Amino acid sequence: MEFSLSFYRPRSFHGGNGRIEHGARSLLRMAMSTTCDAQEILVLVTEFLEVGGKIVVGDMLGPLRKLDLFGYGRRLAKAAKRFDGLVERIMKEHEEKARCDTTSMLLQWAMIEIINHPQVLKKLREELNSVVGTERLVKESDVKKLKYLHAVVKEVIRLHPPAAFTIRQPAEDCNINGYHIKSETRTIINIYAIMRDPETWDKALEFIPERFMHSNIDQCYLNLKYFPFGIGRRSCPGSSLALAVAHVTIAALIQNFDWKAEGGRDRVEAEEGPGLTMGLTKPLVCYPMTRLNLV
Ligand code: HEM
Repeated sequence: MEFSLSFYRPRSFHGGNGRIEHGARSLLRMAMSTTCDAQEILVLVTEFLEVGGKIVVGDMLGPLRKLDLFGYGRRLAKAAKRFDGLVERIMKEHEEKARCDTTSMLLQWAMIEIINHPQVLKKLREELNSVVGTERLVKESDVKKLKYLHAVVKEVIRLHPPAAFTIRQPAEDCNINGYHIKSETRTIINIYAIMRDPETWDKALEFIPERFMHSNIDQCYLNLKYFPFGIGRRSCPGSSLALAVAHVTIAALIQNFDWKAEGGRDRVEAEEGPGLTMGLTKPLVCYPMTRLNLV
């Protein structure tokens, strides 16, 4: 039995031609955008294959199986625990990354749209001058008075939602726009498309923060037209933190600096890249020129 099981072992891992390890790395990169745990996962898979087979032999011992005479059950449980820990760690790293990515994507798209719309930058400056002045740095407590800044951020996340999709699973069968969805079906909700729907939004693809100056945003939420942070019990718990960071950072960047695009140009060329956090195809490059030097 031992001999026949050895056939299933990832031999290149032991033998060293690296093909299995290379395959594991490719799979890991595709599934989890990481490769650094490939070696450890291979060790665990080898352990599962080896000990799993031996447990089948142990099964033949009938009631004695429970005694785990050869210790294979314990080895398997240990390997499963290590595997769980590993997956948990990878998930946590991803969660952390998604949290940082979303806020940083919001900041990058905000700067792109503001640089590309000088009239918006001018209005933001006028608001900052009248609310904060030019003698001190904008503070978090000023933010609630900066109504136009709020409208700019809302419009940035409407056009470039840092989390473009979310998932729901209906508890019971339901019908959405004539489509019958069976209960428990994992259903992807395209937040990006909903917030660009021309039936809801006038000039849907244009950057017009003014649309949020007088609109009833709660109504948009209720009608499921605008929900960059998701909706309901599973909506984003980090939304207040993300918005607090974004508002005060953008305000400080606008208050203190003038901005030029790469090569001294006035416009930033930016394109949405693939991925869940609305990344850019190329990193944003722009240059600040000190305007005020406030602390
Ligand atoms: C601009 C920044 C952000 C955007 C646009 C955003 C957006 C979202 C969206 C759309 C969801 C799914 C909600 C749903 O399905 O209804 C979500 C979930 C989540 N977000 Fe955010 N997020 C942002 C920043 C953050 C930050 C800074 C944190 C943590 C500090 C965070 C933590 C989470 C967590 C833990 C969940 C999962 C909630 C659950 O499943 O119950 N997010 N986020």
